[in-house]
Amino acid sequence: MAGHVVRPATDAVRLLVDARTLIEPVHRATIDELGPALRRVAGYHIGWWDVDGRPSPSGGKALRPALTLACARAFADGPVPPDVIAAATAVELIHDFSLLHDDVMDGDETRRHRPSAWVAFGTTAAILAGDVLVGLALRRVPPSLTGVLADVLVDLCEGQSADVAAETATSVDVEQCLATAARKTGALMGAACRLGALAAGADPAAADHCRWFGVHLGVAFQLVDDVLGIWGDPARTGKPAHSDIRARRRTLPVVAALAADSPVGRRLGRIYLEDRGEDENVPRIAELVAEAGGRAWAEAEADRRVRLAFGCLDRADPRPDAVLDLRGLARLVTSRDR
Ligand SMILES: CC(C)=CCC/C(C)=C/CC/C(C)=C/COP(=O)(O)OP(=O)(O)O
Repeated sequence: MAGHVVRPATDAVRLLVDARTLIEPVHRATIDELGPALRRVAGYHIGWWDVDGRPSPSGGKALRPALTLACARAFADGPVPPDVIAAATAVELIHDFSLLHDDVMDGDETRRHRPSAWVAFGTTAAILAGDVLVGLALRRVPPSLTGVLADVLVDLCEGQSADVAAETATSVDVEQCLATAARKTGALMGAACRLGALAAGADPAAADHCRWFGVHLGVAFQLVDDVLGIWGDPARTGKPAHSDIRARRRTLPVVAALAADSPVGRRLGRIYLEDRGEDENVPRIAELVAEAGGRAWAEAEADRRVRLAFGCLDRADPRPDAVLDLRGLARLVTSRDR
């Protein structure tokens, strides 16, 4: 992307590792507040142990806590204040909740390279574990910031509800899907950034610019996620190949391809919307989505969203070294393969 200084991705990868290391003691202590049954499910889902409770490290990328920490550094240098670590942990707990419930709703059987929690422990346990993580997040976040979590929970549920409705709608347009992505995925990244800024003492206007940085980044993230869901390597993504197409989900590249007023777009429409569940069509559908321009559009739109995110970040007037970190994290979002 021309005109922006961006640190190499390896620096951003280090930020993710550092974020995970920094929040881990608070994250673990928070999960330890649970009784044995929910603790077992939550720790399995997060990636600390296997179904039998034996240590088995795996887990997520810790992108959202990394955003909280970097946005905090944008306004305060020096040792990381405990409130910032608490906020970053709360954000990850909300993320963990959303994935637990999402897998139940979508019937997705694999998460983070392992059977999803509902497959391993049943739907009741997975739903309860998700619910209790919300409670723990509210318990962990500094009291002055609970309103930010309340707002993001509303957005997540509204976004998820719109996403579910789109699956059976007779027509869905690209703008509608982008708006859904902004709530379903963007809102939590926005909250991660806003919480970091506020916990570090930023004024509300600057924190709001950080929030919009995160929302745009979240939309870019969802676009890339949808691209990886079709063309990604299952060994890297931890999801079965073409699972979104197999389930005929209206992901962003698919919706853009279906909207293409071209013979390929119309042909795709006939197969996608009419031949439901024909597995032998799946690789051909992936090709048609690309031929109709769905992949190229999603990649270009992700880049555009990252540029919008950079504009919001500049308006927040952050400390320069944190800007490099946040730009590096943003770049990682569009260049990632998992
Ligand atoms: C209310 C409700 C159920 C909302 C669902 C919202 C939802 C699941 C949105 C999808 C967001 C997304 C692409 C997450 C993957 O994050 P990631 O790749 O960073 O995950 P990781 O932590 O495994 O790396």
